[in-house]
Amino acid sequence: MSLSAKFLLVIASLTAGLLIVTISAFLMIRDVQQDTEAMSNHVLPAVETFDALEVNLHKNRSIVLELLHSHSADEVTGLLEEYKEATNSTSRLLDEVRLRFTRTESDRALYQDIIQARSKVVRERTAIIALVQAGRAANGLEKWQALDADIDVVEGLYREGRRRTQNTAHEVLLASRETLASSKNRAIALTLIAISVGLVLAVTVYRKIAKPIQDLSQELQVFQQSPDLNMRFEVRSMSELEVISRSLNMLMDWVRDNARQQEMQRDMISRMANHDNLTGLPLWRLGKDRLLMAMAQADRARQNFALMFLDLDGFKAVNDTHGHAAGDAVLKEVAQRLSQQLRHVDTVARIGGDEFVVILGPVADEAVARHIGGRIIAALTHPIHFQDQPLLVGVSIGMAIYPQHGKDADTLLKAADQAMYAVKRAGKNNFAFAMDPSDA
Ligand SMILES: Nc1nc2c(ncn2[C@@H]2O[C@H](COP(=O)(O)OP(=O)(O)OP(=O)(O)O)[C@@H](O)[C@H]2O)c(=O)[nH]1
Repeated sequence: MSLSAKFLLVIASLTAGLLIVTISAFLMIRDVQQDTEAMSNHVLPAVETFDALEVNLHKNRSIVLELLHSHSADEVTGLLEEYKEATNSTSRLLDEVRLRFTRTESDRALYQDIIQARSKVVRERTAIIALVQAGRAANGLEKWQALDADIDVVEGLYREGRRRTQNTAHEVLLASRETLASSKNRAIALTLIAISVGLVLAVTVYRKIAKPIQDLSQELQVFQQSPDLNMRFEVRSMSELEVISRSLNMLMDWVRDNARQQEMQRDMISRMANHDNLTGLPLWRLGKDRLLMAMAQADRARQNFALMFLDLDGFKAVNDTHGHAAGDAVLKEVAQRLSQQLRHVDTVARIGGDEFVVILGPVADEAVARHIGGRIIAALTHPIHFQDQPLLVGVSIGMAIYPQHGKDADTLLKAADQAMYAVKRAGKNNFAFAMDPSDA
């Protein structure tokens, strides 16, 4: 799975977890809110209604009692006003009770009992008031006992209604408490699930996302500290990191191949600068280095070595008769035959045209030089074939022994060159040693 897809999955899971916890908390709050609303809208007002009914009942009871003992018409009128008000208020309150209270069958039965008992009280009060208004308060007083007892009945019924309402309030409270408790448990369970999912996600994010990035960064740090183009970055199975690691490895390969190519090109340039294009032999620039090295080595080991100066005989005629290409073929073949006659510690260099220099390695005294000179001459006596034409060249060789014939490179080379010219003058295709400096 790709890195971005994993990120997306983690964020989506966290969002979903948060959403679940939020919705659950919201539902819990809504349940409690509904219970609270039911409490404040219905139950508590119903309790107040029963309280108010009881107050009105006692008020009317007092008014009737005062009417029975009233002395003036004004007093009667005032009391009747109050009575009317309280009675109207009671009717309104009973309507409220009908709306709020009559939820169950037994509540409705209680309500009917209240209405009947209250109607009886109203009738009795009305009868007493009529007697008072007729100036027969004494007769009214006789009916007071019965009214008082019926008022007690109504009062009892109001109290029962109030008690039931309070019970309902209690039930609502208990239900709210239960709702809260179960919501709390649900919230705790959801929170625990969310924490567990969060932990699993955190570990997954660390193992699948953070750790591979951290490891790759450590590999890069190691590379920074000791750059090694052969180092490989682990290819991780996560598309983005896989692309990065593969690209880094490709980059390393490319840089390494490029460096190798440059090195090869440098080698080639250096080889071209120090070697002859035609024969592949070292040029005199390199030959002279080898000569200086041979001199230093001979000085250290107190040994001799021999230097030969070679010039082909009859080479110009090959060029003139068979063409330049034939001359080139001869030079190449001569270079090969010379190399074949020498050991790997020896050096043969082309110093120009048909001239070559041979440096024989250590412990090459006159006898060794004589032997190798003879072999070289013999090797060139065989014809060289070019386009089915047998071509013949010879070689004149001047030899100088270090340090006997020269203690520096130029003197030694000059001594060998002069010996070679002596051979040419003497009839060519032979070798000769340089003269000792004392004889020159
Ligand atoms: N084909 C060819 N010829 C070359 C090259 N370099 C020099 N030459 C020719 O080699 C010839 C060398 O001349 P000489 O050394 O006088 O010829 P020679 O016939 O060997 O004469 P002696 O040395 O007196 O024996 C010249 O004709 C040059 O033009 C080369 O790279 N290729």
